[in-house]
Amino acid sequence: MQGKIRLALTKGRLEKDTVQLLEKAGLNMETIKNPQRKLILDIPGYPLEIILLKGSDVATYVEHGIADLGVVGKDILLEKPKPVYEVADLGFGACRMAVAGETSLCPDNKKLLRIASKYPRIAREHFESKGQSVEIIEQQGSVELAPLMGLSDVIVDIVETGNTLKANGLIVLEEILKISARLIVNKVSYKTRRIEVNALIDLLEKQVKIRREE
Ligand SMILES: Nc1ncnc2c1ncn2[C@@H]1O[C@H](COP(=O)(O)OP(=O)(O)OP(=O)(O)O)[C@@H](O)[C@H]1O
Ligand SMILES: O=P(O)(O)OC[C@H]1O[C@H](OP(=O)(O)OP(=O)(O)O)[C@H](O)[C@@H]1O
Repeated sequence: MQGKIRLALTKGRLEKDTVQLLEKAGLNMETIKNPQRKLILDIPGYPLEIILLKGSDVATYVEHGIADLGVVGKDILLEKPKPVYEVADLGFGACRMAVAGETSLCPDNKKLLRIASKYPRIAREHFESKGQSVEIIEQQGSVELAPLMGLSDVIVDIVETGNTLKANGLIVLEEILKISARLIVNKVSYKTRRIEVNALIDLLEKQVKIRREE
């Protein structure tokens, strides 16, 4: 007898929407609404265990089969690709990956463009696909500061409301891609636990569809 299905959730920005989606799908999410710092949570009445992780760790847990499924931002799947199945676009966590900089900048005139980013792979691939040489300066946060301080010419970062750019006098120069939360599945679980995995995928997909039509 195999145990419960394990679902890895991204803590932080995606958490509230994920919990709401699961709740609408009929799951009792009371334990997760009041986790008291617990990172492993049982869902009463459904053979499911939820673990809470940082986004990039969600993909790692699913890759290694520790979690059967996971909810993670598309940005993370593109920045650190893993051999997992991406089975659904959950719609929430919507934002865009963009090139941003100061209004006065003409990046096209630069031979070597200096880019500050928490997403070095996405940034490099985007510019190299256009034949632009780049120096990537990897950042851990407060990326908007880099062009203001002269560390870089532009940034590649997530833009959601645009408030952070605006507050720091930066503008979107180019949109790279749209981002949203994705449901991912371990490749082995997809085959060996097909019935339970598909049941959960179906539950969530139904709710995503209802949400889209609302
Ligand atoms: N304004 C935003 N900034 C960053 N991520 C956003 C934003 N809006 C939606 N997202 C999505 O939410 C996901 C989770 O972001 P969040 O910042 O909560 O966690 P994280 O990636 O672990 O970052 P951190 O290390 O800053 O805590 C991102 O991977 C992205 O897909
Ligand atoms: O368009 P907005 O709604 O303003 O959101 C975008 C901002 O949010 C994220 O930063 P985060 O809050 O994660 O801070 P950090 O990167 O400095 O850690 C992102 O890196 C942008 O700075």
